[in-house]
Amino acid sequence: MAIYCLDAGAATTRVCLAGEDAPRVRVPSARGDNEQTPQTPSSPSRGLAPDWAAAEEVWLAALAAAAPTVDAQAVVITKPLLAPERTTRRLRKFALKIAPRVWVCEAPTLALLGAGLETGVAVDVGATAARAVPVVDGRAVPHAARAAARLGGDALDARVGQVLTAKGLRFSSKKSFFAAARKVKETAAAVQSERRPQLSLLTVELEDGQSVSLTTEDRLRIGEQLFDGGGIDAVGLHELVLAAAVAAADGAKRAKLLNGVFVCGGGSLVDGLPERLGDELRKLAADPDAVQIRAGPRRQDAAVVGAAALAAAPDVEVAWATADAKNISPAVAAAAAAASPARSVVEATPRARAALAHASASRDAAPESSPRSFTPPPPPRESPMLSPASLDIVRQGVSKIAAATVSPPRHALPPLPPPRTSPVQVPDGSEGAPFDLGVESPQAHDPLRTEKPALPPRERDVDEAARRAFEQSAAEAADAAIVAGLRREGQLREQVEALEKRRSPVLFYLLFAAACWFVYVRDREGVRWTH
Ligand SMILES: Nc1ncnc2c1ncn2[C@@H]1O[C@H](COP(=O)(O)OP(=O)(O)OP(=O)(O)O)[C@@H](O)[C@H]1O
Repeated sequence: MAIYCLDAGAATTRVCLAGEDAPRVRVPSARGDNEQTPQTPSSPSRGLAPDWAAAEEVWLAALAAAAPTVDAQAVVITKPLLAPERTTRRLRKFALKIAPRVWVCEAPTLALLGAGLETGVAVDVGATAARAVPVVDGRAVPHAARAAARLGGDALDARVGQVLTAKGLRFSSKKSFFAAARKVKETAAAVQSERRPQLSLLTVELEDGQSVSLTTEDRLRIGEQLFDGGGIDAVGLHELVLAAAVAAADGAKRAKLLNGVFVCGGGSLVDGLPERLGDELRKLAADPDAVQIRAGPRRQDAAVVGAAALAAAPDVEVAWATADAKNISPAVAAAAAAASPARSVVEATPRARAALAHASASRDAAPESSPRSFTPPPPPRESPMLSPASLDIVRQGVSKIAAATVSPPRHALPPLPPPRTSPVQVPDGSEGAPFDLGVESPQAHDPLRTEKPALPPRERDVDEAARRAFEQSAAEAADAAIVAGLRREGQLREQVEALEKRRSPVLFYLLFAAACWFVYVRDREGVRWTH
C-alpha cells in the first residue's frame, strides 16, 4: 500500500511515492502535434479545451511505470494555481480511479513545502508561464499571485527560434524546430551574473544532424528574456516576485516572504538564474538584507517532492479524513515542511523544526500497524525521462490500471484515528525545540531571527476571502491572458446557470397552458353533453 504523488504539469508529468525525494518517473505530458499549444488540464488559463483523454493516458502510463506492483492507498495530485473548480473536479475524478483517497493541491504550495518552507514565495518557472506565488503557513495567497506567460519555457523557445533562424538553420517540421529550440535552451541558456565564471562558446548538436555554435551573447540573449520580459513594457522575473510579495503583505511579513523566495520548475535551471534573481531583488527591495533565494539542486521536481513530503507527513491522515482535504492546515504544512527530504538543502524554519521534533516523537511512539509506519520502497537511483519506445511498453500495461478503475478499490484503508483539532502542537511564535540539521544553519545569520514571527490572521475560510479579493483585483494581475481566461470560464458558467434557471419557469408555463387547455376542452365537451 502506498500513496502516489502525481505532478501533472503542462510539459512534464512526474510521479513518486510518499516520502521519496525524487520522481521515479518523468515523462513528457500530452501536448498535441504543435508542441507550443498546451492541451493539458494544467493550462486552462490559455482558454483552450484540455485534451483530458490524452492527459489521463499519460498519467496512467506514468503511474504504472512508477510502481506497477504497488497498491495505491491514496493519491496526491497537483493542480495549477487558480484552476477552475471544474478542473479540480476532473483531476479528483481521475485520481479516484486509482485510489479511494485523493488530495488535489496547488503545485506552487507543494513546491515550497517540498523545500522545507511553510512561508515564502514560490517562483515556479514552468513551460506555459512563470508564476510567483506567496504562501503563508502552507496556504497560497491567490489574490497576490502573479504570472507571466512571456517568462515561461515556451516563450523562451520562441526566442531560441529567432537565434537559430538568424544563424541560418532551417527545420523540416514544427516538431523538429521545437525539439531543437528546447535542446538549445536547456543546454545553453544563461543570464548575466557577476558571481559566475565567464560563459564560453558552446556548440550544440541537434537531433536532426545539424549543429549550432552559440556565443556568450547568443546564450545571454536567450536567458535574459527572463529578466527583460521579452518586451519594452513587460515585467521581469524579479518584478513579478516583488509585486507578489508586495500584494501579499507588508512590513515584517513581507520581509519574511522575501526571506523564503524558492525558485523551482524546469525553467529555473537556466544558468545563473537564482544568483541573478537575488541581485535584482536586493536592488528593488526596501530591506535588501531580508532577501534570501533558495534553490535546491533538483528544483525542477520540487512540486512532486513536496507532494511526497505532504503525503509522508505525520498526522496527515487526520487531514485526509476531514473537510475533504481541501486545504493544507498550518499544522500539516509545518509537518510536511519538516518531513521534506530537501530540508537539509534549504534550512527549516523554527515552526518546521518544532513540528519535526514533534513528528519524530510521535513516530517513535506509533505502533507497528499504524498507517504512519508505512515505509516506502527505496526510490531508484536515477529517474530518467522515458524514451518513446519504453513509454509504449508502459502504455501496454495501462490497461491493468484502467481495468481496476471500473471496480471499487480492492483495499480497504486502515481505520483512521478520530479527527483532532490540532494534529501537531506547534506553539505559535515559539522558536521550537532545538533540532540539529547536521549542517550549519543559515538561520544563525538570519536578520529576521530576532523578530517574533508574525502569523497571519486565522480567518475561517481564508481561501474564499482570498478568491473574492482576487476577483476584484484580477485586472491588475500581471498576466492578462490568465485573468481573461478565468473570467471567460466564469462567464460561461454563469450563462449556463442562468439558462438552467430560465428553464424552470418555461416548463411551468407550458404545464399551466396544457392544464388550461385540458380544462377548457373538458368544459366545452361537458357543455355539449348537457345540451
Ligand atoms: N536545464 C534547463 N534550462 C532551461 N530550461 C529548462 C531546463 N530543463 C527544462 N527546462 C524547461 O522547463 C520547462 C518545463 O518545466 P516544468 O517541467 O517545470 O514545466 P511544467 O510544470 O510541466 O509546466 P507548467 O508549470 O507550465 O505546468 C520546459 O520549457 C523545459 O524546456
